Amino acid sequence: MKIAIAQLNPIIGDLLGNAQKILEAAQKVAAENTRLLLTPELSLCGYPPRDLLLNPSFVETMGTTLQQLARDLPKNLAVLVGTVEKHLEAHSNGGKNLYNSMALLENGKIKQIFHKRLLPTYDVFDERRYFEPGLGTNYFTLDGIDIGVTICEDLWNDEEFWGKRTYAINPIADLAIIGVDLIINLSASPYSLGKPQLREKMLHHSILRFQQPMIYTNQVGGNDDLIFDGNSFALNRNGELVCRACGFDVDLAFVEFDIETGDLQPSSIIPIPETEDSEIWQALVLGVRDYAQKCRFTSSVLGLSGGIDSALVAAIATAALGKDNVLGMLMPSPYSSDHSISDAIALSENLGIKTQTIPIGELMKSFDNALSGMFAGTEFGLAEENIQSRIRGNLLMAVANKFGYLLLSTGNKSEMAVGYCTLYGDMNGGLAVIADLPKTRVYSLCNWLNSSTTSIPPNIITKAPSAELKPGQVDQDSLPPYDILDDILQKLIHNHQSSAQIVAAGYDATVVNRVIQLVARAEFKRRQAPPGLKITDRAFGTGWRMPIASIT
Ligand SMILES: Nc1ncnc2c1ncn2[C@@H]1O[C@H](COP(=O)(O)OP(=O)(O)OC[C@H]2O[C@@H]([n+]3cccc(C(=O)O)c3)[C@H](O)[C@@H]2O)[C@@H](O)[C@H]1O
Ligand SMILES: Nc1ncnc2c1ncn2[C@@H]1O[C@H](COP(=O)(O)OP(=O)(O)OP(=O)(O)O)[C@@H](O)[C@H]1O
Ligand SMILES: NC(=O)CC[C@H](N)C(=O)O
Repeated sequence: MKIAIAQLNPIIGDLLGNAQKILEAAQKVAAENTRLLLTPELSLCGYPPRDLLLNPSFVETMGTTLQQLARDLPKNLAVLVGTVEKHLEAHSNGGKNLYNSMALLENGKIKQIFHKRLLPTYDVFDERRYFEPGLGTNYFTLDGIDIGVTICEDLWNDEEFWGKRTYAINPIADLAIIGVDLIINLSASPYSLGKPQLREKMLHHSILRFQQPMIYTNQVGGNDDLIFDGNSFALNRNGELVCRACGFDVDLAFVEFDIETGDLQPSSIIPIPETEDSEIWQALVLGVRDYAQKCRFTSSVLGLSGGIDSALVAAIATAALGKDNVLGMLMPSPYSSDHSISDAIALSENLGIKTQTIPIGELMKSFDNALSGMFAGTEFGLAEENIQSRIRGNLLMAVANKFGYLLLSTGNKSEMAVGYCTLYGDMNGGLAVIADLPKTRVYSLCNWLNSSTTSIPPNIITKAPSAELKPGQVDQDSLPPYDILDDILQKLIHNHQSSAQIVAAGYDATVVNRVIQLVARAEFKRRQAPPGLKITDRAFGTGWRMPIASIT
């Protein structure tokens, strides 16, 4: 039996457009004698639909779109479509009256509906807000083959693999008891570094344990802060990889289930990126491209300081949108170094992007004059420094407004963590491209990029990072060296370690406690920051829910 994986990139809420994508995939695979087509979790509305689900007419329209899709699909092709089904007993549990579902469509009809059983509520997931968990074991029989159906999180409770049990049930174990021939999983699993490899490892373990071949179908594409990497795959009964679709792009892959051997046949395997940096690069390029396209932008603008953060963002934007769709603004102040301009120009030449220069000295004087009465007798300080950043932020937003550009924000995760950024200044923007990259990762990504291209001028990588908001300023005047800062932040943010644990790892207690305090006190800034592309398992985004007013 030929089975196809449609690794689709839906637009959230675009029911007709997404149905069309499913239909086109179905028409293609039907022409190749495919019997079953798999699409990702919630493929009809896109994942995550969030509070669109609270709108009853949205859910109703999804139902009618599904019925129409069933009628439009080619005959003799069974198709699994991710959709939402309304609970028959209305409001049984605090108003969560929906099921996250998979509909089996065949010969013009909705033949069966399966409900997701395990509903994630951690990190960026909030499925109990909308859904009831399904209660039954999900499977269907197609041409005599029993096929178990699992939806994303349903696979993520192998207590032997994780060393702990998150939910009381394990849907794979239930399917193994029934003894199905094949298990399929329809997912919308967001990317974080190393997750493609983790999924394969996890399922390999489950297959060795439960002895069933599996096909894993993932969504692809950027949706706000989340990037879905695709990387759908299939493992045979021995847990061996027999198929892998591509990463970070739409794909249509085929696997053959051999009825004689009861196993999946080897098919094409697309390699995953060789280095962490190349994986992150692909994720960020996709994240920028899809954010822009799905928000109807073709062009972008950003401030080019001659520093490494804006250089990396410019390179990512160029790869995502094309060199003609990236405008770099140079806005030197009297404190700007000569190399800030020459490095920014060299970068723009390497990337082939346009630049515009607006010196900000006169604007700074106007601000100083306007404030001179109120500020008389005070020292030059942060307020004046930040005015430069805010003037630039204002100019960038004016250009974005005038020409319909998306302003890309350039702050990295280390800065966002400790608040080393100016609210309504360099934090301005619609999308924070590298907000989940610690500064040390910014360097490694630039070095990786330069290993195969001429993108970032070497001086941008080797000079000391500086905000250039006052004469001779460098980041390390106010912050610990980035390798130390990033390691402390990793322990604090990702590993949830206490001050005592981080100090025990060999760091100075004063530095550790200062970093902890800076992180807590910068929460108000992060709450007002643009959405940032998530590439780690703990990003300052929808999965980060910290109080602002707290005792630290
Ligand atoms: N809990 C809270 N809730 C709401 N608002 C709160 C607040 N705490 C302070 N505030 C307000 O926020 C203000 C402080 O924030 P803000 O105005 O942003 O300024 P602030 O954090 O004081 O200064 C910005 C820092 O970022 C550095 N910087 C700026 C620009 C670029 C870079 C770089 O290298 O990338 C670095 C700069 O050198 C300085 O150290 C306070 O004056 C107060 O008005
Ligand atoms: N002279 C400038 N011209 C244009 N944009 C600037 C200038 N200075 C700062 N910016 C903008 O403000 C952002 C923050 O810059 P800043 O130099 O203060 O810190 P940074 O974190 O070291 O960033 P970068 O490495 O890009 O310099 C920059 O990434 C850039 O977008
Ligand atoms: N949509 C989901 O259920 C996703 C949850 C799952 N653990 C994942 O990240 O892949």
